[in-house]
Amino acid sequence: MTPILELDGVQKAYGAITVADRQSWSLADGEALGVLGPNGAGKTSMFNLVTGTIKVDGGTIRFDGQTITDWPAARRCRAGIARSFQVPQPFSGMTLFENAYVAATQGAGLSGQEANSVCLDVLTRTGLIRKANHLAGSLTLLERKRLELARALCAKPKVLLLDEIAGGLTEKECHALIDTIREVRATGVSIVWIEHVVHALLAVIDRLIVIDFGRKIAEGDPRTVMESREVREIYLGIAAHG
Ligand SMILES: Nc1ncnc2c1ncn2[C@@H]1O[C@H](COP(=O)(O)OP(=O)(O)OP(=O)(O)O)[C@@H](O)[C@H]1O
Repeated sequence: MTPILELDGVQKAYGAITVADRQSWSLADGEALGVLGPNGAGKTSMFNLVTGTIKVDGGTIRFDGQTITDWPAARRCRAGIARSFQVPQPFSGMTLFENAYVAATQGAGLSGQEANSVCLDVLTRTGLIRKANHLAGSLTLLERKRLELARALCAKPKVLLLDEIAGGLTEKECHALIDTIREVRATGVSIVWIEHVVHALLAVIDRLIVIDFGRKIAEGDPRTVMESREVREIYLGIAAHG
């Protein structure tokens, strides 16, 4: 089956710091892929390369049957790639509905009643509808994370990129968010999820890749990858012998 998203030999460096080192991986349509790696490994940079906010030095990115390597960020978003940010970035002086509306109109290119319906549906699905008319600046951390997810969903993505959306939440909040992400996934949206909260990741993903120094060092079944020597040595910092 043709992947919905594919990176082929993607290269990016900032001076001496390589954030993507001939990175190649793909995401099948409907799949949920997890991404692990130590701080500074290049995970967020990889999302920036996929969404087009930074340009590759080399390699190719394909999405939904087209080569998008040179496409500007707005075109990629309109085509169906949306992301959440590690640090939530809502328009704090606007209501939740207005935040969602900006995403639906600017991200997905919707207007009028269609944009309204998408916003109401997404705010309901993400558990935010009761606060639709509250200012985004008044939200708790969990609600801000939910709004990040809602804004990405209002762009009607085929591929949803989640950047550490579970970080900083209590166990109970984390479980509630996992349920929401599972529901999103069940609607057919393909997901790439960068996360340090491993149990949250393992509750959702089909496959796991591990990145270190911009290089993919492991890939496969999540539990097998977690137990692999490379991951124990490089990600968890546990020396492997023999
Ligand atoms: N615009 C930039 N200019 C120079 N260096 C950068 C730039 N963006 C990122 N870096 C560096 O690239 C490396 C990878 O950063 P990146 O944010 O992609 O890592 P990460 O794996 O997402 O880390 P974390 O888990 O801490 O979020 C870091 O050393 C970072 O300081």
